[in-house]
Amino acid sequence: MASPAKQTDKNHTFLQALRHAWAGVRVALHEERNLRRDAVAAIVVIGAAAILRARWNDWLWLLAAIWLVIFAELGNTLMEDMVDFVTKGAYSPQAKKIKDLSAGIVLLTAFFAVLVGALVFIPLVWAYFR
Ligand SMILES: Nc1ncnc2c1ncn2[C@@H]1O[C@H](COP(=O)(O)OP(=O)(O)OP(=O)(O)O)[C@@H](O)[C@H]1O
Repeated sequence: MASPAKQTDKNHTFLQALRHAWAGVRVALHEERNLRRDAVAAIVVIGAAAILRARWNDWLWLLAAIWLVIFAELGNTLMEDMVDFVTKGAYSPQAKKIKDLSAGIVLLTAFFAVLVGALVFIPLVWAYFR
């Protein structure tokens, strides 16, 4: 078996797979400013929802939106890294198309999250200050 730092074969235990998956999340958090910004926004949204006593249904929509944004951001990072790995930084129209499409997914997901946030928080804020 290869040493852990240079492993190229399959994971042999669930724990090993988990360690590598968690390393992927950590490296994305370390390198991607957008992902850190999304994580902070998620904490603020969760705090606001708790203060405003969001209902069960609201929590489901908010958590789904948060998860989708983080998922899209991680996918975008994956696409960018794959494209950079293949092109080695050289210009390519296909590379541009892939990166722009990937960024488009993040954009649409962010629109969805904003819409969910507005639909959940406007009535909650209204009820809180009434
Ligand atoms: N190899 C390439 N060939 C052609 N166009 C490219 C290439 N690399 C990047 N681009 C163009 O530059 C844009 C930004 O590139 P990239 O996504 O790597 O930057 P970024 O600022 O790190 O993005 P993000 O803010 O999503 O992390 C892409 O959407 C694409 O239009």
